[in-house]
Amino acid sequence: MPRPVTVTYRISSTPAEVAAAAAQLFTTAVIEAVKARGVARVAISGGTTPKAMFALLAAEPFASQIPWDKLDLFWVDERCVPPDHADSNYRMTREALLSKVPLPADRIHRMEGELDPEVAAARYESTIRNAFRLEGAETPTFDLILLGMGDDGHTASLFPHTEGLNDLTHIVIANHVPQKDTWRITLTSPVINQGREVAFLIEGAAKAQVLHDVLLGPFQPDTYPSQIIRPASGQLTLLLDSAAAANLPEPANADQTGTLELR
Ligand SMILES: O=C(O)[C@H](O)[C@@H](O)[C@H](O)[C@H](O)COP(=O)(O)O
Repeated sequence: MPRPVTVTYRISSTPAEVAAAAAQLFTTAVIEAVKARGVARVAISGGTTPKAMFALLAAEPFASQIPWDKLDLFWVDERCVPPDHADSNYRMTREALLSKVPLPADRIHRMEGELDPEVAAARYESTIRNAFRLEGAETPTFDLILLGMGDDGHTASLFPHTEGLNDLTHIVIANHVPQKDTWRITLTSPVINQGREVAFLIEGAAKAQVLHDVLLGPFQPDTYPSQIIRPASGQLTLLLDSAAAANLPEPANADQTGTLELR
């Protein structure tokens, strides 16, 4: 049975407001991690939704608040393409954020999508082990993991009915995605669930039904991989626009924040 989790969902009227809420969540998590442990380790997703958040982080008021020299930035997943390819999550992040902020190059931990997928996954696992100084079968605890969700219910590069969903022993894997006829590099679900703070950014009417099914439908993670995300912290945050939240219970309180207890 899945781990019980309290889902807190915050509904903003527009994608721009979701991006602002996400930028604030990112900034707060980094500042708090650095204050507590002297370093912040964050894993970000790609796709299109995070772009607006990245643009806000590269500008005021966020850019000057973030201790960039104490942030280690990782990716949740990457397409198996070179870093300058149009589909590269790294390229999108470099254009929207990395080229505009003083994040030291040795703190930018890129997944090497240009390599053989298994080689890239093994190298990234080693990168994480070194960065977190892991021993044996330890799982890394990222301070913040930012996720998106596809309209098929996938998250990271954990797609429906793919082998990667069942890998509970590795930190990073190469996952073959037949429905896209491609390979992806991705963190595994145990690593994501170990995150101190885990948040989804989900926008758009195309996600409304699948988000409802993920949260309120029967537990069938092979069909809806986002259901696998049940953080060990017992907390999960969703930052949504009203279009994506259309099929969720209307929050009772004025700040448009609702909670769901998933058992
Ligand atoms: O590599 C990727 O595409 C992402 O990491 C992926 O998991 C993404 O978060 C979802 O597909 C949502 O993508 P959008 O934000 O484009 O809807």
